[in-house]
Amino acid sequence: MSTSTLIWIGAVVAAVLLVALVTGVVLARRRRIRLTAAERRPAAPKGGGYRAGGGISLSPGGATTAPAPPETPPHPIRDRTEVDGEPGVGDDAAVPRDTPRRGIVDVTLPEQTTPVVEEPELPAPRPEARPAEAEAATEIPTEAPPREPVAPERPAPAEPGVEVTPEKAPEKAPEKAPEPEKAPEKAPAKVAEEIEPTAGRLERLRGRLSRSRGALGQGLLGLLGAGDLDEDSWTEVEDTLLMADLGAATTMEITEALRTEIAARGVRTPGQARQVLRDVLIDALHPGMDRAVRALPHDGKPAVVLVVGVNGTGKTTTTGKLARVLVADGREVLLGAADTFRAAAADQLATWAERVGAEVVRGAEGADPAAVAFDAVKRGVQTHVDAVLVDTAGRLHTKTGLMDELGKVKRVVEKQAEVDEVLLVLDATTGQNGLTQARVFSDVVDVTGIVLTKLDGTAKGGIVFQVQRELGVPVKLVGLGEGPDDLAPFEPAAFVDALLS
Ligand SMILES: Nc1nc2c(ncn2[C@@H]2O[C@H](COP(=O)(O)OP(=O)(O)OP(=O)(O)O)[C@@H](O)[C@H]2O)c(=O)[nH]1
Repeated sequence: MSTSTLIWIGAVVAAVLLVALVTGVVLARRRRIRLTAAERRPAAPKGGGYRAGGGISLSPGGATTAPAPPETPPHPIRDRTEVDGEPGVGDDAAVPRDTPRRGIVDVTLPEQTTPVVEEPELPAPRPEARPAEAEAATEIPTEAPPREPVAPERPAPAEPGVEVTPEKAPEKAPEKAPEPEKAPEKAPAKVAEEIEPTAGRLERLRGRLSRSRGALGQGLLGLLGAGDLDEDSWTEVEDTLLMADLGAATTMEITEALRTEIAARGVRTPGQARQVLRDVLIDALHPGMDRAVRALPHDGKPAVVLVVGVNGTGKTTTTGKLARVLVADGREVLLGAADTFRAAAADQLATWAERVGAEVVRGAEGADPAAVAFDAVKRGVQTHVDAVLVDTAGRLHTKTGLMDELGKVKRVVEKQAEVDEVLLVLDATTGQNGLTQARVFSDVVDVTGIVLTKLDGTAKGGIVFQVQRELGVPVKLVGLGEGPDDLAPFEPAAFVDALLS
């Protein structure tokens, strides 16, 4: 064999080896996403934190403006620790979520003069109780129930224990006077202190999400921008989402979406990964949901907002903050202190009312909360206020009697005016327990919006994603501090930007 032949053979072998090597590298790169630092990450906005473009969006109530959440995702079985419908060790004593939804329970109204007494001594539902038993215990009528006494026909003004407290120096409770022929004049609102205008004041709340930002936003950015995304990296992404309280189902969805988008967009740089993360997180928050708070009057009647939730979540504070938002918007507000279990709660609400020059209707300790709520709405209709905000007593979602009573509060109020908004106040720091509460409350009173409070004090901002996914109800407002104006509208894009800034 000649030398030139050998040279040719050598060249061909070298070429084949080169082609094989290149093919191998290309295949390997397809399986692993490698990020380089070629592209500079866009500068984070100064100060970071929550920025919302506008003020809190308000809308009139009524059927035409009912929110239409895009979809209510099915309850994922994988979220549950139990798979057979039986409560498992460590589960909350709650109604299993895949049982048939319990409608509002008709409870016979007590006599006018009988104050409703708190039921703390009621035993908690037996953990082993089956849903069917629970239903039987609350006597859900299957056929037309006997009509309960119709609240408007009650001599509400004469009711003992319920009083209307105008802003200052209440002379005589207006309800105690004979029914006026004409509606009384609106008492002029006397604003006792300066209220920050809602537009633009959210700027002041920047940085309040710092704990969630560190745990969730920076955690994810660190992982996605670090370079190779192998299976271990994706497991860490999942762990980060789970630790931030996104829940198993939402975590799986977001991880899948990230994997798909990163591969489809051919992400190569941390900046590109950041953009994908932003898009996926915003999408998971359902930005199309209607988040306007239905607190504007309609059909010649005030809007009625019920504020519900378990003890200590921030109901009274939220009611007061929302009253400020409305007053700052030039609206006239009446507050109903239907938390008759705790005298201090009514005092607290009266203080909020005084600060914004609003009237408050309250009841004596132990009075029937439904009667107080009824009288508050009645007074609001008479005085032509724009909105009646009713603060209800904190109640444990595991106490069937208290939950039924809440259903009654709503039904009784509806005899005066439509309830436009039922805001469920959830404490973001309670994590999964908040979700359990949300499920039970929404079974009883048709929750129309969530207020997530204390987001300033938790690293688990991911609960926002989960609660919307579970209930199909939008988070409308977020509490970001104890200050009187630390209530912000929830805007998915602004929230995600704050997490990733
Ligand atoms: N950090 C922080 N604290 C809040 C927020 N909202 C409410 N709080 C505080 O939470 C505590 C409880 O608030 P309340 O408004 O009394 O709660 P509640 O649900 O009415 O309580 P009950 O009437 O006992 O059921 C108070 O100390 C509030 O200042 C918030 O967004 N952030």
